[in-house]
Amino acid sequence: MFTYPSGGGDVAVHVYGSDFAAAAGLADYVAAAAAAAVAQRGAFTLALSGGSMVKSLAGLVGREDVDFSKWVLYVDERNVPLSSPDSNHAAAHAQLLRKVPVPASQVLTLKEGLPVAQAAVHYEGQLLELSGSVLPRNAAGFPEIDCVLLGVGPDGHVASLFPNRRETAATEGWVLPVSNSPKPPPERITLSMPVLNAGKNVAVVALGQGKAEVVQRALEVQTLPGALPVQLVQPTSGKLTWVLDEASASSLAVADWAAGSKKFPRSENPPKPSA
Ligand SMILES: O=C(O)[C@H](O)[C@@H](O)[C@H](O)[C@H](O)COP(=O)(O)O
Repeated sequence: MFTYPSGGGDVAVHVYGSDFAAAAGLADYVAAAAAAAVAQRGAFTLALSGGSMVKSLAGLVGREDVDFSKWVLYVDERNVPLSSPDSNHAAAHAQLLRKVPVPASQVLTLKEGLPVAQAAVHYEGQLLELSGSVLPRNAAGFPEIDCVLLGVGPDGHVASLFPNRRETAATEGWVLPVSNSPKPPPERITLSMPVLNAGKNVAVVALGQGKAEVVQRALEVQTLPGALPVQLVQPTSGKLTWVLDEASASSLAVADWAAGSKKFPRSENPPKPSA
């Protein structure tokens, strides 16, 4: 594990030897965050984005030390029918939710068939209905989700917050509608940046060679604010962790520090979630 400075404090960067090892490390990270939240409040809130990140949740399947009955889940949504191959909800269901006993009533679900602005209002309503003990709010009134797991696109987008878009700079609102998304499908609903940053344990998961360039730019190059939305992920009081594998970390300067051998300080221990 090594750290990079970021605008909001240090980022803990974990580099795993394979995507399998990364999934196991991520499962330990989520399990520890869940155990701490359940011990403290009797509930654990988890926000998932879509894309390839969802595959890394496989390490949670079969974990007997996790009380899935206390989980409440949010999924970054594309405004498509839940049966669509593009649905992030369907992907989360296929990879995790059908394999672990999270009660269906605790998985917040997109209302199908609404114009995207109304779908966002409806989804935000479901979050607002959660009581303070399930979803506490910070001093600014934003929900403090226990664990936020984000993928990152090659353009640096996170959730459905794309570069140089109005939604990415929004300072108000919990769930925002997105139209004309540069990544298909065009309509999405997304957590706002202030909500991502109110998270207690926020992890960016980027695996594989295809992510090497954006990982290097995000961690080592200073860009204009909003040019790489992932750089705006700076938890207010929570902890930021990046989960990488050797391929996605291969363009980082740290690779050269290890005597040109491309050897990384391996993550023998999973990242420790903040309380
Ligand atoms: O719905 C989505 O598309 C996601 O919520 C999005 O933020 C995703 O996590 C990134 O685009 C990375 O996706 P890949 O890892 O598949 O490139």
